[in-house]
Amino acid sequence: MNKKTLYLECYSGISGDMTVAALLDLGASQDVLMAGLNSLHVEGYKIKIGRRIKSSIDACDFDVILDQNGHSHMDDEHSHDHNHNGEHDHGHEYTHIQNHDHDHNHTPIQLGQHDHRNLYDINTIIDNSDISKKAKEIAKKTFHIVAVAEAKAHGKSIEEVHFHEVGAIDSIVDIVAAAICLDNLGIEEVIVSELYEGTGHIKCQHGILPVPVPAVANIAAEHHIPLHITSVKGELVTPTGAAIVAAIRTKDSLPKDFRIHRIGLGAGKREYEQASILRAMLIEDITVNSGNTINDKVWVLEANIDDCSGEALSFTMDLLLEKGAKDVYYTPIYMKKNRPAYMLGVICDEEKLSLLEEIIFTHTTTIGIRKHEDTRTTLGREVRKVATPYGDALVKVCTYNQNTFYYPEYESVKKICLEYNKDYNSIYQLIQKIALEL
Ligand SMILES: O=C([S-])c1cc(C(=O)S)c[n+]([C@@H]2O[C@H](COP(=O)(O)O)[C@@H](O)[C@H]2O)c1
Ligand code: NI
Repeated sequence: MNKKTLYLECYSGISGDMTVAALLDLGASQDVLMAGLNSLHVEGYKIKIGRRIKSSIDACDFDVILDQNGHSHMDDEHSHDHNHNGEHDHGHEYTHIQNHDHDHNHTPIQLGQHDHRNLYDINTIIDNSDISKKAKEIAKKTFHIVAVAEAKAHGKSIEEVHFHEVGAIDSIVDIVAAAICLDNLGIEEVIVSELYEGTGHIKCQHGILPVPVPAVANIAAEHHIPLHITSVKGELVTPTGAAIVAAIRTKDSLPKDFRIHRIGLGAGKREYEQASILRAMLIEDITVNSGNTINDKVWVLEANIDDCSGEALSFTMDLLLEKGAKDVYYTPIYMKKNRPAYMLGVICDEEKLSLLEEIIFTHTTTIGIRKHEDTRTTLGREVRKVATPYGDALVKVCTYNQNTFYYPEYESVKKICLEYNKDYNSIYQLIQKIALEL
């Protein structure tokens, strides 16, 4: 597989909670997320993860529910995705409410509407948590982007910016949760579509602001994020959503051809005419380069083995291939202490690594495996079925520059030879000739 690439399709805008929901739906671990959030030692909220139907589409819903003494900045002042006026689907039982269990060595932090914290305070909360180094980096970068945009909007320095709305509990949770999920999914590359934004005005703490709100406009300008203004009345892109995009985006455009490995849908909280959904996809670039080559990555496992029976080595090879290795090979080698031995080589995708390592350790005598990721160039190919006088046969068709090569599949040739008692070469050439004429 190529780099693990996330594509965020923001055709209904983006907010912090939509991002977290989409990443959870994509497979980020709820347990890792909850453990990470608990380690912030911020009190006064519960997390609800469930399903929500948006325009008949089932999506994941991530909600930060503030305790009575907490106060959501969105509850009573203005309307956007945090308003709880969307339709909940009680038909899908996937609701999880977790109370935060605090480690008593830490003093829980209570944040409410009237706490004014600056970037330094927020960074300290993040630094003192147990979330991964990468998640900390992403979360702090996102907050820094929000701070710069707010400072510009209000004519202050970033040290002077005090996070009230943006620093309240749900913003901390949304930003840190998005960072934890991204890291948990092992995302290496992020492509983001243009951000679809609404129009008109919204009411917030500052009064009535134009959409895009100043913080969003500043982030889009500073980070060259393309906006597309729709006729939707309201705010589709929040400062938190725009800041997450600015912090994680690594590429502007989608590859020409890609394969979708997984899809995650994150629900917005408002109802619009179009489905208020953030769609996240794990994709693989399968664009064919000039000359018709494809570049991708594979893992290579190697072990030098000098004390294992040929039977065990053969058994291991069969099992490795059966369990998804792309190729397995033995190379005769001459090892330390004058030992004739074999080097086992395995080529595989990243997701097969642990399974294949387990097979090698279980069925051979090796006590160590070398492994490295390698880049690969392959020719674009397709497998075609051709009709022969002896029945159908499969042929691999590869092209390189202007040349096309036809390679009959071994299993097809073998089948015909055995069934009709023919010699290998003549059947191979016959299938190749028929494919070429087609
Ligand atoms: O709290 C502040 S300073 C604030 C600034 C701005 C500016 O554009 S300046 C906008 N808002 C609005 O508050 C909510 C919360 O957004 P989140 O990103 O925290 O979800 C949203 O409607 C913003 O437009 C607040
Ligand atoms: Ni502001």
